[in-house]
Amino acid sequence: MKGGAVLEQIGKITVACFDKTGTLTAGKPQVTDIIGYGRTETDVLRFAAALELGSSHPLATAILAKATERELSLPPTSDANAMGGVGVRAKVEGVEVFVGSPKAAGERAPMTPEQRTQISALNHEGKTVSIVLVGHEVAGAIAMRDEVRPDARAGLKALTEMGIKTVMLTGDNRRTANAIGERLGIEVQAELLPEDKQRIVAQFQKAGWSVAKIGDGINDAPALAAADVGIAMGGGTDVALETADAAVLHGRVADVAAMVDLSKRTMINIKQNIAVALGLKVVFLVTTVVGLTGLWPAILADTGATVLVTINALRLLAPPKL
Ligand SMILES: Nc1ncnc2c1ncn2[C@@H]1O[C@H](COP(=O)(O)OP(=O)(O)OP(=O)(O)O)[C@@H](O)[C@H]1O
Ligand SMILES: [Zn+2]
Repeated sequence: MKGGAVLEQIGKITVACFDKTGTLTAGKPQVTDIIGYGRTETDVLRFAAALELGSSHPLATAILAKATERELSLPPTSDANAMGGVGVRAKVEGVEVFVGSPKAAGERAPMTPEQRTQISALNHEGKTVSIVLVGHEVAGAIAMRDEVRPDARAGLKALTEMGIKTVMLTGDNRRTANAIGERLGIEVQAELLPEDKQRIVAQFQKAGWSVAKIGDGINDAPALAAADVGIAMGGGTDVALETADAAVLHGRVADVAAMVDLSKRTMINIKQNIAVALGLKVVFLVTTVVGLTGLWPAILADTGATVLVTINALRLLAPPKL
């Protein structure tokens, strides 16, 4: 946590908005299915991997890992262009190629009912699907599975039990997001662009909520910055670590609840300490003035107060009761 103001603010949050990829999930998706539409699987993977070369998106890493595993040689690309929350496009062998969300792909090229059915079946299994377009044709689909973090469900439950609302904000497909949200017991808002995530944070704030945003910064940096408390998590991009007020280092979702708990205990502790220190001062000021105690007992009592408040503060180092 960056400073005392953050420590104080974090205990006051009423809603926690979580990014999905890399935050509630491990952020290490694996390619599970490759489907070619009038093209070979290898071609679909080659084109996708060529586009993803410059991207640090977890889906890009998954696609590149698969291409490396199959020892594919990638065609050169030009005019590569990454579109946050949408996908990547570039020219390959003189043709415009796109890899990205089914929603964005559908806006660029029509998908057949069979293709749609096939994709939604994969989504229902909790898999994320990226579509590959070559020219104006749907060339294929790549499905990826990202495991939820082992402590995600428990970590979210701990927040709920503290009276904090939890919401997943994701750029991923609605069906995939819902499949994962159901498993985790969290409300879901899906198919969001980075600016949508920021807008939702602002809407909560306007409605009087105190908002924490937890994410990796890959597509939620604006929302991290807009929230009352931005928490970087999931390997954390440099952007995220810079913008965020706090960081969760070991990818433990439960650490968010632990931070809230620490903040609350710290604020109670500070109030107790102020009361003890001021109380003792008042007592000895009065008794010294009326001549009941001498100067030395007063000085000793003052030192004693310092010791007391320090001991009280040290209790915060004890592990939280979660
Ligand atoms: N580099 C990329 N390669 C392939 N598909 C991409 C890429 N970037 C975005 N997409 C597509 O756009 C969708 C939304 O992407 P975005 O990065 O916003 O969300 P995400 O990382 O999947 O999830 P979250 O928002 O929870 O982090 C992805 O599910 C994917 O289909
Ligand atoms: Zn993300």
